[in-house]
Amino acid sequence: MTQDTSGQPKLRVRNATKAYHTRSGDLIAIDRCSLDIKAGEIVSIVGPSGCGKTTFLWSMSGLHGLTSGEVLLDGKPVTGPSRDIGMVFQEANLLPWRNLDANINFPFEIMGTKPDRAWIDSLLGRVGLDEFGSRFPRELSGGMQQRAALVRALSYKPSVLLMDEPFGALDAFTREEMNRLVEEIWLDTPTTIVLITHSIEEAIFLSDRIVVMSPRPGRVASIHEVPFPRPRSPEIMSTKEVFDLTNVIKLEIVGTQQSRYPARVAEAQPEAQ
Ligand SMILES: Nc1ncnc2c1ncn2[C@@H]1O[C@H](COP(=O)(O)OP(=O)(O)OP(=O)(O)O)[C@@H](O)[C@H]1O
Repeated sequence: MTQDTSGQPKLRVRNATKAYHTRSGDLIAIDRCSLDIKAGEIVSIVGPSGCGKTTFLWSMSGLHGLTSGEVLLDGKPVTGPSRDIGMVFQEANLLPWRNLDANINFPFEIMGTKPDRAWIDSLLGRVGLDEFGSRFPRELSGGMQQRAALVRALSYKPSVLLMDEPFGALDAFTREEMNRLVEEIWLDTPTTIVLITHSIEEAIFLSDRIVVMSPRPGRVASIHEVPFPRPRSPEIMSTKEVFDLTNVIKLEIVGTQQSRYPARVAEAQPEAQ
């Protein structure tokens, strides 16, 4: 998790286009999306449902190939899964038959490497799970499972962490607690983070920049700098500046959805008759 001082972007996405082959033809999920992300930056991706956020994020992970375009990590093409990239999903995806410690060890068993126990213990302590290593997923709350997933993703010290709506399934209080935790960990060890969220408030709380995507085929419609100092306190989050930025982004997303509405009505008419 070292800071890059070369000046080149940590992660660079150039003209990423992804078409899925479906029974009714090719579906272009994202179209020529480009984005440079600096080392140690937190960038959120927001946009209307189905606009291609997950496709965009997964492209960065190397977990699925692009139809055209490229993704570079430290200047080198990302062509498959890399230990330099960690992922957290909406579901914690812990293996139910393994306790917490065994779940965290799992990636190391797959990679055939030895975990850095001191680092993992420090992470577990950080997220308040140091006493829970022998517990099974069913014995942990949703928030605890998601904290465990965060520890598992950070356990092998990736320099980039990709998070796909990681706290979307949690209640509002737990979600805020998770946001504070991510910021706290990031302030200590500035990993580069790209995060998908449906919550603009969450995006503002966590990010240096917020990328707004247009409806499918997803494109980068705009990028907003988030200028608020860190750590971001609840007081900052209730200022007029945050309120205004939230509204600008919300209106942008609603605006792009409204521009699609007449087309949807036109499509729906024959069925309604
Ligand atoms: N494996 C796939 N095969 C075919 N189509 C897919 C596949 N994955 C996604 N899509 C389609 O691609 C489009 C973009 O999907 P994606 O999940 O990337 O959007 P999203 O913005 O993350 O959606 P949401 O906000 O609802 O989670 C959608 O129309 C979706 O139905």
